[in-house]
Amino acid sequence: TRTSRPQRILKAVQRKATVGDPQSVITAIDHFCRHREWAMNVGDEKGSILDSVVNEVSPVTVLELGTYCGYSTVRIARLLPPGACVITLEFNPDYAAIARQVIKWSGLEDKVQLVEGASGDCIPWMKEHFGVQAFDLVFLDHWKERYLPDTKLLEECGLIQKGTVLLADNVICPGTPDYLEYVRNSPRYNSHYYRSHLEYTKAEDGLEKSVFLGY
Ligand SMILES: Cn1ncc2cc([C@H](O)c3cccc(CNC(=O)c4cc(-c5ccc(F)cc5)cc(O)c4O)c3)ccc21
Ligand SMILES: [Mg+2]
Repeated sequence: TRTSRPQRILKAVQRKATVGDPQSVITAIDHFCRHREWAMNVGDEKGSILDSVVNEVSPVTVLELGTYCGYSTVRIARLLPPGACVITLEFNPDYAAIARQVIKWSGLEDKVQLVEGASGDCIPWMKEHFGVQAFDLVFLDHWKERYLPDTKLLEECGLIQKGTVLLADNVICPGTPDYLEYVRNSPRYNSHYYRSHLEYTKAEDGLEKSVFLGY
């Protein structure tokens, strides 16, 4: 097919959503992915759980691993107060290009810093380059085999401090067994599983919320 799936998602946003209205961007993507073409956005059901965790944490600094088309970036950024921001890492330049346009259409570009690069390369530079002390909330939604190594990297870089909340997508489907085992068995995390469904389907999936308890 001539266009990519992310390009078709952007087109659906440009056709159906109102510039500056983040909710209409979210609704347009969910409608397209439910009725036209499935895509790996966190979706509306798990997205509501993401919303509730963002509201509960009231984060000032958020890290998102895996931007894709920017759907969850918009969900998070729309709930942030002035002065708060989400740094989102995307290594795929085509995804990043689409996400920038989706985020711009939603009118939230002032609350988002999209960094083109791989998590393993960018995380060690977070303090120095972005003046980040520690993240209040980390949303993990990139390659599932990177959840655990990147969590350990964030710990080593001092970017996770007492009270930092990790929220991981897809802990059942596709699944992140080594990550789950780590956060559920570590004495330094308090974990809770939010049972839900794989975006736009009836398959089971869920989010794992893990609060860092400090050293
Ligand atoms: C290192 N680094 N640093 C930044 C960074 C960014 C990326 C990309 O954003 C990217 C590209 C491809 C895949 C992903 C992970 N996402 C998934 O694989 C996924 C799958 C499914 C699913 C479920 C059932 C199926 F049948 C098929 C797919 C449902 C979901 O919600 C997903 O998130 C993320 C990658 C590595 C990166
Ligand atoms: Mg996901």
